[in-house]
Amino acid sequence: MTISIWRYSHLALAVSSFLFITLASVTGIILSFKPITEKTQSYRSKDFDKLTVAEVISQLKKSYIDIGEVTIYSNQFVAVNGTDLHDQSGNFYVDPATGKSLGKVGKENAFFQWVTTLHRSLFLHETGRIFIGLTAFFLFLIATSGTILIIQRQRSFKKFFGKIVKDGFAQYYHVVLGRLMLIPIIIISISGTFLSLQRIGIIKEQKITHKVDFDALKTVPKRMVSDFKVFKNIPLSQIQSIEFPFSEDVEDYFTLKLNDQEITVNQITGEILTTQPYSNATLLNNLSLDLHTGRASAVWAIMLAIASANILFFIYSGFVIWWKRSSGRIKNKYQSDQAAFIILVGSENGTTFRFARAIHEQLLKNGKTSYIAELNDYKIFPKAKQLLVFTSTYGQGESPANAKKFISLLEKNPQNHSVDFAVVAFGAHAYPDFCKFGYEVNNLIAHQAWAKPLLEIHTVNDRSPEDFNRWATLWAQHSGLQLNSISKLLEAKPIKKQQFEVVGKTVSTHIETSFIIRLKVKGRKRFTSGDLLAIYPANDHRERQYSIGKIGKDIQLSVKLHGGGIGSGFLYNMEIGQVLKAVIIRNEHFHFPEKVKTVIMVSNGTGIAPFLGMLNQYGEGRNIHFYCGFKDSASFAIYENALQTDLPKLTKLNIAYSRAGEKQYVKDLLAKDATFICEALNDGGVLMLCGSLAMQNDVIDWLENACQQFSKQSISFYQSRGQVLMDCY
Ligand SMILES: Cc1cc2nc3c(=O)[nH]c(=O)nc-3n(C[C@H](O)[C@H](O)[C@H](O)COP(=O)(O)O)c2cc1C
Repeated sequence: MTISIWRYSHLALAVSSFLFITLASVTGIILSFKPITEKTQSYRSKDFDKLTVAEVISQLKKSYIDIGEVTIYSNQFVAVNGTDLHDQSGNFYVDPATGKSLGKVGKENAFFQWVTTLHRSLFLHETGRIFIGLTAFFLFLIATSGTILIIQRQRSFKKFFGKIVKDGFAQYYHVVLGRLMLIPIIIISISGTFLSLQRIGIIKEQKITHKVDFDALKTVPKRMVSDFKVFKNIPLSQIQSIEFPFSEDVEDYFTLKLNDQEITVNQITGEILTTQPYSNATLLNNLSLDLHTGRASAVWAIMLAIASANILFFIYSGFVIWWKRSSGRIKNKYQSDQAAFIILVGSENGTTFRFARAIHEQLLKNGKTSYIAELNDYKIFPKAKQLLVFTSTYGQGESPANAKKFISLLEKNPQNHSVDFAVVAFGAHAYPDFCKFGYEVNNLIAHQAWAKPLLEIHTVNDRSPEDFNRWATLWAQHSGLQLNSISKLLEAKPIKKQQFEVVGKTVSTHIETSFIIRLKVKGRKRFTSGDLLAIYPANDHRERQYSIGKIGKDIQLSVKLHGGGIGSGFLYNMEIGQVLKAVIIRNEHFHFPEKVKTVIMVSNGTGIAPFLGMLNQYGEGRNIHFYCGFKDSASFAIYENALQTDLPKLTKLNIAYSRAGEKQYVKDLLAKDATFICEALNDGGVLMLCGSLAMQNDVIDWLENACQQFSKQSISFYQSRGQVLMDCY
């Protein structure tokens, strides 16, 4: 089954029941306070667990002249319905150890009573009970489909509780809290469904009747109640109620409702007259009541309140996720058979539509006929001049839901004239199969006889507007179009920035200027090496990200000064003492693997930055091998000084100079240590890559071969186990 069937089921169930679920959750939260408030009253005897029925009855006989029934509530309060020595009749809480009255059993709180009726039947009697029963069952189905979605998202059952890739607040916490609250919610929903089935009468209640053989009743030997063997053997904690004999006649007897059966006891001899075990339905009903109401435990009642509050959060976050997805809905001015520009979008969560729409609107502004649709709507476009495909990748490098049919449609519907095409692949480096579906689509279209490539495939990491703008500018040039406000269209909400003071700067004397800049965080913010610092050099939407090395409490960045580079130029011109505004972005997939024995760090150029920090933070007593590449010793010099103090922490440092000496690249150094690297990976070691994408491609190609030869494994085997971490640019 595909991810989308479960997703649609999850959504359909949630939409059809969210009003009732909201009501049941709100009333559920209120009702969970009932057992909590009861627990705070002092009617429970501290000896409750030690007492037997014989002890309790003999104590009660001292304080009451007539007893009808003794009831033991789930909260372990004991109540007697009878008449005491002062001729006071009624229902009293008693201390079972002394038989003393603790106060009259009051009427149930009217507010809780009202909420209970609303929670159980919406004041609609039988019909309301059916609705509530269905709501509980729907909640169970929503929890089940949600569980399957989490398993699919995590790629296997084993990784159910594994790390979750952050994909927006609502989505992230929908999954995180969904996992945490799964068991309580499933318990609430199953027990709620069961109780409703019983109240509606689908599960029949057990009717217990005791068939006492009155002819066989004995009147000897006469015993004191406190000497009844059966009463001595039953602890109070196993009792729900004790019905006392109506008169002193031998035909009247004690009826004891225990937790698992009902028994009757001769009031003169103390022998057991009849035994009626509870049916499974009765046992399940009692268990469901305990679990659904929290009546037996204040701790569980608190858990129920938390789970109910979480259900409300799931409704909210689910709505946000749905809203984000559906905000990508399509409006078209021109029909598909009129348009010269066809934009097809593959998107699971709707964000790719934002980018596609920006281009669509630009085309319309330029007076072009543009048509935008989902990839699944691919067909013959009679007037198409350009086919632009924007698609994300999901699952394990799979297509998003609205692009599942594209590949078969492409083969079935060849265009009848030549069409230029370009593919923009949206993905995230956090996933091992970066933009895989985009590449697949690009390949397939390229093989069509009618298709003429307009531009190379372009990737957009993590919805980066910069990545996208680069493509848009290039595309506009090739298409002879004017781009005005793409960035405005893509503008995200204002970002909350933090202040950072420049506390150090070291500039390389090499002709290709690189520099190290140190920043002190003003205020409090947690970060670690491998996180990213996003700066906004022109104080507009333009963002530049730098990999952070954490040295002491400071941020250390390594930057290469690019002629005309707005980010590097901005940082280069900062003086010590000046303050800049920036944002720390958590980049969890590139954090140092603290629990791993061997770590192999590979970098070129300024990609050394996070590793300098990692060595400083975690280098002590570990097996760290560092392979770094520079042009020559002069370009390494600036980092050599920075490395000085932490150098002894390294197991081995390997430096490749591409323009001096043997003229080699990091890949060549790795190739020399191929056996060590493959063995380290097989042994659970981690290889971390930071630097240029060209270096990344080189190293990954080499590693693929090396792994195949050495261990007959593809590199994706290690990638999917988090053993090859990359942060290249
Ligand atoms: C569950 C899940 C799986 C993903 N799998 C991949 C993947 O295999 N490769 C990749 O490059 N990106 C992957 N991504 C990242 C998305 O492709 C990326 O966030 C994209 O911008 C989402 O676009 P959309 O909102 O239009 O679907 C995945 C995201 C999620 C939430």
